[in-house]
Amino acid sequence: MKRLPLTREQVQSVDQRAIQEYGMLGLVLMENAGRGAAEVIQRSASSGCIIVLCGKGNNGGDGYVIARHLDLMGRDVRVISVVPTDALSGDAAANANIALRADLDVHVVENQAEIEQLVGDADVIVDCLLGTGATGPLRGLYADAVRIANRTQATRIAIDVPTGIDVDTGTADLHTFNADLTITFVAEKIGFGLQQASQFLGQIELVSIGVPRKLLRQHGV
Ligand SMILES: NC(=O)C1=CN([C@@H]2O[C@H](COP(=O)(O)OP(=O)(O)OC[C@H]3O[C@@H](n4cnc5c(N)ncnc54)[C@H](OP(=O)(O)O)[C@@H]3O)[C@@H](O)[C@H]2O)[C@H](O)CC1
Ligand SMILES: [K+]
Repeated sequence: MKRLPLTREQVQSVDQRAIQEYGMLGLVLMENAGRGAAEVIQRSASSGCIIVLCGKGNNGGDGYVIARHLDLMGRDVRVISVVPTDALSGDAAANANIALRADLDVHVVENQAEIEQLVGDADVIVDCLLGTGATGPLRGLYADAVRIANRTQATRIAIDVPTGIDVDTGTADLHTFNADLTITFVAEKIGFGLQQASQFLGQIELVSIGVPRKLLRQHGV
């Protein structure tokens, strides 16, 4: 059965129902998301330096899980956060703290020159800046990070959604992460099917986050 693409609201509903109705924990969903994404990244880009760009929300939280699992696989991985880590909350803050306590290579950047310097030797850039919680034009360092990443020769991998794409309308920001591969969770998003978005997605890989099949079926997935 072809899995139906979901709207932002439907994806968030799956997330919330898995927690509220099935008793799953957000941290478990994030761990499944990050570990699954790290395994796809390892298969897709089996060598070189990996830079994970992290934002403020749970998309950024996925990035800290991804970095931890890639480090466990022996990869050379570095996290660049465009916000101070104490600005994170909930599951994202929990995973940022685990990464910091584990002495993973985490850099908080304050300007585009710092981003350019750190991104320079990346063979792979993973976009964990914004996911389904993005609203409006990219603000501040998010736009700079995307523009700088797009100028490199690195393989670009978007997590859940290429930053700059609106998951419902498919519209692309002036600065949209130009992905070679998009690793998306639970289901593809409605906006992926629209022309403006399709040029930024690259190949799409779907990663399960462990949500029960009964719940997915109720959403046509
Ligand atoms: N069930 C699932 O699919 C799971 C998904 N996961 C991941 O979680 C994200 C969604 O996380 P969320 O925290 O809701 O949203 P984001 O991470 O996309 O963004 C959050 C914050 O970013 C700021 N923001 C929003 N728009 C912009 C913008 N245009 N420019 C700059 N910053 C922006 C905003 O914070 P402010 O306080 O600054 O307004 C947002 O709060 C999903 O995509 C998956 O990756 C879970 O990991 C597992 C389950
Ligand atoms: K993203």
